[in-house]
Amino acid sequence: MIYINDTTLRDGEQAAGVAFGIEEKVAIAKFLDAIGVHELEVGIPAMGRDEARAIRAIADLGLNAHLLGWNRAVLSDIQASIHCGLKRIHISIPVSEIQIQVKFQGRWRAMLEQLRDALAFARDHGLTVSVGGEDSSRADESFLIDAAQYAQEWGAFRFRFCDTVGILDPFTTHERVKALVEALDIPVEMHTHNDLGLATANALAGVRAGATSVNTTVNGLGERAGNAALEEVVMALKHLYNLKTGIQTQSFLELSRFVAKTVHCDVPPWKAIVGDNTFAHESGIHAHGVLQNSRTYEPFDPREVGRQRRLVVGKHSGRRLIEQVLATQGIHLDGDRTQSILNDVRDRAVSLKRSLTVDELLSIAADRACMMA
Ligand SMILES: CC(=O)SCCNC(=O)CCNC(=O)[C@H](O)C(C)(C)COP(=O)(O)OP(=O)(O)OC[C@H]1O[C@@H](n2cnc3c(N)ncnc32)[C@H](O)[C@@H]1OP(=O)(O)O
Ligand SMILES: O=C(O)CCC(=O)C(=O)O
Repeated sequence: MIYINDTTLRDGEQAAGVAFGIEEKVAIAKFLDAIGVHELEVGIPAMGRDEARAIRAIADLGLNAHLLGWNRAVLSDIQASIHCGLKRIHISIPVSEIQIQVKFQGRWRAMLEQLRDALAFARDHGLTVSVGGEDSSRADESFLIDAAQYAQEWGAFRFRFCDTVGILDPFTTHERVKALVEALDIPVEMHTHNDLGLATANALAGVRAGATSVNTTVNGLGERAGNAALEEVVMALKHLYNLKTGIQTQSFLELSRFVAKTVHCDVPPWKAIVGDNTFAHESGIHAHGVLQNSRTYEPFDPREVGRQRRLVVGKHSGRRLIEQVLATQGIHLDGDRTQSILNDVRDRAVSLKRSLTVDELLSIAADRACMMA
C-alpha cells in the first residue's frame, strides 16, 4: 500500500496568486478526507492569523486523515503548530549547498543542531515528526544521507526527499532515492515538482525505488509549475504497478473542479485524468476504434475517475463517427450523404475554430438532405 500525503493546502496554496479562505481550506480538507486520502499537509502555522485559524478549524473537525503542519527548524514555528492543535508536524531543512548558503550562511553544523533541537522540542511536546530535505535532488549525496540518518536518530518517523526545483529525471530519481531508502529504517516520502513536466514520473520512480509515501496536490497545483498531481499519482500507481491507495477515484473529477473553482483557474482540457478532453474522441480513426472497443484509445474506463466518454464531431472526424452521432438522433445515412456532411463539418470546424455541437451537425445534415432531395 502506498501512502498519500496531500499538500494542496500547503504547497498547492503556495502557487502564485492562490489564497484560500478559511472556509475553502476546511471544505477542501473535508473533501480529501471523505474520499480516503490518508494524510493532509494543511498549511504553515507560523504564518499566524487566518492561516492558523484555518488549520485549527481543520484540526477541530476530527477527520480520519492525519493532519500535518509545515515548519522550519524554528521553535516558534513548532509552537505555532502546537497552538493549532496539531499532533503531527513536518520540519524542513535545506540540504543542498546553495540552499544552506542562503538560509544558514553555509553553517551546516549549526543547521543540523537546530534540527536536533527542533525535533527534541517537538517530541517533548508529544508530536509525531516528519523531516524534509529541501532541495534533496541537488544535495551532495552523502550529506543528504547523513542528514536523513540524523533525523531518524533524533526521532523523525519519516524522511521527505524533495526535488524542490524539479530538475531530476526518473532514472536519477530512482538511483538517489534507492540509496536513501537503503540507508534508512524509516519510510521515505517523495515530494516532486513539475518544472520539467516530470513530477508524476519522478514520484513514481521514487516509489519504484522503495519510497512508500507521496506528497501530492489536486490538479498538480503548487509552486511554479506545480507538484505531482494526486489524480495522476493514484491512477498511475493503480494501473502501472497494481498498487492500491484505497482512495475513491470516482470523485476525482468533482474534486478537481471544486479546487479549480476555488482557485479561479480552469484545468487545461488536455490535463491528464481530469481535463475535459481526457476521454473525448474526435479523430476518425480513434472514434472508429472506440466505437468497437473503447480500450483501443482509452487507458482505463472513464467511470473510474468520475468521467464519461464523449464523441466529438470536428475537423478530424470520419464517416463512422458522423453516422454514429446522427444515428443516436434517429438519422440513418448512406455513404455519399455522409461524405458530403463530413466535408461541411470540416469547413465549419475550421471556420469556427472548434468542434461542432450535435445541433450544428443536425443542421448540416438537414441542409444536405434538402440539397439532395
Ligand atoms: C520549498 C518550500 O516550499 S519551503 C516553504 C515555503 N513557503 C513559504 O514561504 C510560505 C509561508 N511563509 C511565510 O509565511 C513566511 O516566509 C514565514 C512566516 C515562514 C517566515 O516569515 P519571515 O519571518 O517574514 O521571513 P522571510 O520569509 O522573509 O525569510 C525566511 C526566513 O526563514 C529562514 N528559513 C528558511 N528556511 C528555513 C528552515 N528550513 N529552517 C529554519 N529557517 C529557515 C530564512 O533563513 C529566513 O530567515 P531570516 O528572516 O532570519 O533571514
Ligand atoms: O518539506 C520540505 O522539506 C520542503 C518541501 C517543498 O515544498 C519543496 O522542497 O519544494
